Amino acid sequence: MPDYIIVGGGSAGCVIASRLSADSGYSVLLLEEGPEDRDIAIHLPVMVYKTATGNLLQRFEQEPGVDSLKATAPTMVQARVLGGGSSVNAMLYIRGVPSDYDRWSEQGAEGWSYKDVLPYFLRSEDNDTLFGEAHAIGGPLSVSNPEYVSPLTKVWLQACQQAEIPLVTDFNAGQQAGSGLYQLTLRNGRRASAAVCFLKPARKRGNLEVSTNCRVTRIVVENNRAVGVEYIKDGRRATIRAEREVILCAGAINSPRLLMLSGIGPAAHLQKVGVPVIHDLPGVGQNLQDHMDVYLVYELTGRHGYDKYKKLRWKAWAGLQYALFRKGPVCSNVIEGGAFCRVNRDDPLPDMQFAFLAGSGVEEGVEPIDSGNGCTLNACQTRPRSRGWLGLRSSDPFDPPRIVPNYLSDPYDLDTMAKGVRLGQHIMSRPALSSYIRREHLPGRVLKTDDDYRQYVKEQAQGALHPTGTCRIGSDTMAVVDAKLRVHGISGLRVADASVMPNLPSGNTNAPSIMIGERAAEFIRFGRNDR
Ligand SMILES: Cc1cc2nc3c(=O)[nH]c(=O)nc-3n(C[C@H](O)[C@H](O)[C@H](O)COP(=O)(O)OP(=O)(O)OC[C@H]3O[C@@H](n4cnc5c(N)ncnc54)[C@H](O)[C@@H]3O)c2cc1C
Repeated sequence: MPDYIIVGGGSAGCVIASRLSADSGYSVLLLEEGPEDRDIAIHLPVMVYKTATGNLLQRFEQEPGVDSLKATAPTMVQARVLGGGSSVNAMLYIRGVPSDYDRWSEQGAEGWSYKDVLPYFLRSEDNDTLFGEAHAIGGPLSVSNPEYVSPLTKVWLQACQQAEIPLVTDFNAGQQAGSGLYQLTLRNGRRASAAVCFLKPARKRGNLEVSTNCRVTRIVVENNRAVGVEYIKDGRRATIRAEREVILCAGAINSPRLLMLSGIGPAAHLQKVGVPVIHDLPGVGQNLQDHMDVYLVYELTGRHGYDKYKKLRWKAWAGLQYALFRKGPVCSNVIEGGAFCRVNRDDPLPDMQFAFLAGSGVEEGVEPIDSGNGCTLNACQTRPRSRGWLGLRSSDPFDPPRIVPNYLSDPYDLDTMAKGVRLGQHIMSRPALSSYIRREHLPGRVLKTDDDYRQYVKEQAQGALHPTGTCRIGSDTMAVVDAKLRVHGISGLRVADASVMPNLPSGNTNAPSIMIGERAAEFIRFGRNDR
């Protein structure tokens, strides 16, 4: 019987498995629903266009918001592979701003202020360029400047400066405002996922077992204590018990789903769908938050970006550079440059994140330019106010969950996104880009009034795949875990992944999820006598 069972080998789960198994006196079992991370597309950065759209993902239909104008049902996409989101994502390394974490702490996540979490970002980090109060070297997680930058990204950064968005070198030192190259989780032309950086070196240890293609269907609870899990592997259903703890790291959709399938959640909802209630915990599945992206797509005047590599001869040339020297466009994550700006005067912090892609059709739901060569600008509100929820349809673990994100339900979010589109168009129309851009493909029609812009956002915006908050930390009645990530009312059970974040951080969510993994491992190791 293992001491610890970790459910989900994603960004946080891999960190916890690695840190706990470093202590040879304890055995760790990691159960991951997806396959091993053997697909070559995971490891070659430029193939993010495949990992972010292909079969390493699970897709859940979402219920549209009241006002949505989208023709197709919106979809929530989550990774299903060892490494989780860190194996499929665009590799942007962003932590948010100090006040994100100070706000967590003010709202009841005691011990999660910026000063408390910074040491755990540093513990993971091996930065190839930056060092100082906000950066470290020597940790397991490779964080690097882009190893290949498209000439078009450099021009885009000039356009930002022409739009009076100054160039900065570090989005993670507390002040985000400005434009610049993103730092990325990659090194030597390879993706630096949590599976590669944390789990792989630990797998040599005799006290760590990793089981992939293994889907957990329920947590086994006896006398209000989690004692093990039920799972399905190779078509066979089995139960395994844990000596000490079960740690849920299945992500912001699947962790609350598993709690509810196990009878831990809002009692009335569980009764309605036929799950026997073990512990009434009304906050499970509530407080769902996600960023939204709205896309501006442009047709280029020539082969200035990555779309040309869709042609065989260019692909072969890029492949050769990579094979011989581990250099060239294969080392690019495509989203090399970005910016953080303020679009609302009343917000003292940047409230809009831009990500520039020197290509088109890279992300799921965004069509490439028909004629061949395009580029894309994503605009994303950093701190949306809209909140949604998720629940079960039935007690069957194979029934997809109900996901109601309520995107843009707060008018402030819609207005902010609309302002982001305006600012994005302003950047894209700066002189630096004029000889590179033939025409605007999206929006592709004249938008004049604020209503026109809002309408465009309603038609085009989609979830940025950063779901969080559905098992949030706190001590109030709607909190799901305490400040040490222990599920309220159930012993031997923690949740440690993006679901515990009380509020979305101002940016992408992989680095914060890894930080949560670091903290969880520490709580577990130092709390061993608390049982
Ligand atoms: C396409 C895409 C692009 C993104 N781009 C970026 C980016 O560039 N930068 C960034 O910072 N963030 C990005 N993100 C978000 C970021 O990667 C995630 O927020 C982060 O990985 C979440 O970590 P997690 O540990 O909470 O969950 P995950 O990493 O999603 O891990 C959950 C794991 O649990 C497994 N699992 C689920 N259910 C079960 C079950 N029942 N039994 C067993 N295992 C189970 C899953 O297969 C998965 O491996 C992106 C996400 C996606 C999907």
